[in-house]
Amino acid sequence: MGSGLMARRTGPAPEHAGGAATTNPFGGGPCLLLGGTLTLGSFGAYRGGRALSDPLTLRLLPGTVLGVVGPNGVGKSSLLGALACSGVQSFGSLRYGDVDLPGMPPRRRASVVSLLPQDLRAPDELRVRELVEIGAHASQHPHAGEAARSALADAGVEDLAQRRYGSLSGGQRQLVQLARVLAQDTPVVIFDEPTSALDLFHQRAVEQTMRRLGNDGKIVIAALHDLSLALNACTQILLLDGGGGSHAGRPAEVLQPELVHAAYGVHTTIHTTPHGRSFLATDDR
Ligand SMILES: Nc1ncnc2c1ncn2[C@@H]1O[C@H](COP(=O)(O)OP(=O)(O)OP(=O)(O)O)[C@@H](O)[C@H]1O
Repeated sequence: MGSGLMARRTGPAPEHAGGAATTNPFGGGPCLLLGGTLTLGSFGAYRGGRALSDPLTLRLLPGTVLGVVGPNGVGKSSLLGALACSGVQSFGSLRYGDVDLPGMPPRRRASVVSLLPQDLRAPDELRVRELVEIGAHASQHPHAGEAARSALADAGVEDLAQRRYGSLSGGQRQLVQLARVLAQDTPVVIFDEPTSALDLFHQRAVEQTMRRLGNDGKIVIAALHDLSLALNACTQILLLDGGGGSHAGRPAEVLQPELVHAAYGVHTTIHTTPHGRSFLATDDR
């Protein structure tokens, strides 16, 4: 499976000081599946009239699993919201293939991009099955009922199908909302901290789901606080460093101790298990 990203920090964003232009090309492997490329041209999110980062220029190929990491409040959710065109103001251009994503009619855009937000609110009285079907209907899936059934199984929550949303635990809500996004079945899938409420078993399941979606040729973008998950699940990382700057590239390159310390102020070491899994441990220095 090919995956890749090209990242370029361009000049400073409007109303954002600093940020020398740098170019970080990362060659993607051959793309074996057909699908559009998501292209960010000097793109970024605004909050309160302020650009949250220097402009980002990225080319995400089908199969890319991009982890967006960085300290609290740096602008990960805002960037994801801007990428999903879900009401967060943005600057620059955002194209899927040849199509301007923000300019698409929302109903058509819902067939291209889906979002699992941090805020998991939904009407309490809604049955889980109905909520997941909303995802399938959003992308005008021709077999919404079947898509919902299959997404519930993929998220491992078939047994919750008849429950009222308001009766679910926090982790169950996150898995059900994940199922809603899976039922939407879009080529671009955006997850905002998808494991924040999940136990170890389900964290691993979500990691596997992210990798599977990438292997299916989708573009997956996930804001993550768990840097070990980012190391194992992602093909590429975008680190927002808190000073308006960013670093993009392969996980082990971007999550190296110097860059992590500069962004988070924490010393870390990357370890590898005998089974080849990486984990990032904090050091008491
Ligand atoms: N609705 C909003 N209106 C105005 N400012 C906002 C809004 N939401 C977030 N912000 C501000 O935008 C900045 C970025 O917030 P954002 O939620 O994107 O960060 P984040 O990196 O996702 O944070 P966290 O890791 O804590 O979830 C913060 O300074 C935050 O206070």
